[in-house]
Amino acid sequence: MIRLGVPSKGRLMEQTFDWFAARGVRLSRTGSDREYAGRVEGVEGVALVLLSAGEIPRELAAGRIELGVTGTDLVREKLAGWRSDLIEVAPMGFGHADLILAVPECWVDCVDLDDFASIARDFRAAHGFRLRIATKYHRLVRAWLAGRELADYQLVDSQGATEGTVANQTAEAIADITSSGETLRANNLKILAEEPILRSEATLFASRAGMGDEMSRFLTLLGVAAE
Ligand SMILES: Nc1ncnc2c1ncn2[C@@H]1O[C@H](COP(=O)(O)OP(=O)(O)OP(=O)(O)O)[C@@H](O)[C@H]1O
Ligand SMILES: O=P(O)(O)OC[C@H]1O[C@H](OP(=O)(O)OP(=O)(O)O)[C@H](O)[C@@H]1O
Repeated sequence: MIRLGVPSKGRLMEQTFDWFAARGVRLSRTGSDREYAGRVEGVEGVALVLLSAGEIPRELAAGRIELGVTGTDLVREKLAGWRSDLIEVAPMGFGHADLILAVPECWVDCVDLDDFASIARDFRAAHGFRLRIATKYHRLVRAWLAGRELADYQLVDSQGATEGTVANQTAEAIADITSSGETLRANNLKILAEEPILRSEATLFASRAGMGDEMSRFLTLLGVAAE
């Protein structure tokens, strides 16, 4: 049996269902709106497991599901050395979002990361503590800033409504996912003029431990190949 983990709600779930339907595999939720049970039609030996997108990386790595759909951002953030446990089977063409660093629009002299670095240095001298960046992407942001030799900052954890932390004065800057940019604009934030920390997209992942003939047949049916 191949257990297929799919986000349990929202656009990510709908678009995942559409992606599989276009390849002859019909996924659906069964029961009431609140019941997380699912059905698979068009192929034998595959079970649908509805999960939070954020939990799918861990479930794949733990071998509790063999296939899973989630954003590349969540896999890279949640699993250090993810390539040893997971195979990136196919980008799915939706769920595009960029992980970016943003600062208040009113910081007129802060355009790029060099400006940000000097503001961070001055901030520490002026306030006696490091400038705060709110994010839930701790691993990715730390690695990106370390690669640019920027150390005068601290991360503060924000698991949601991250763009609001600056107005609430719990952070000076944020690192979060953006797609249309509307949430940033609404909260008077601007993106630093740099390449994104990461470009993310909904992707079909397989656990290495789950690879075998059954998986190969299913991936062939879907028209994708693992490595
Ligand atoms: N505005 C957006 N546009 C496109 N993709 C987005 C957007 N916001 C988030 N995503 C992507 O959707 C995926 C799921 O995001 P999210 O973090 O909200 O899931 P989650 O934490 O599992 O949600 P929940 O805990 O509410 O079930 C991530 O890969 C993320 O990159
Ligand atoms: O650029 P935009 O199109 O405005 O999208 C960006 C927003 O979407 C996500 O939030 P989500 O709605 O998933 O809620 P969250 O705050 O719980 O992460 C993300 O965290 C941003 O806040």
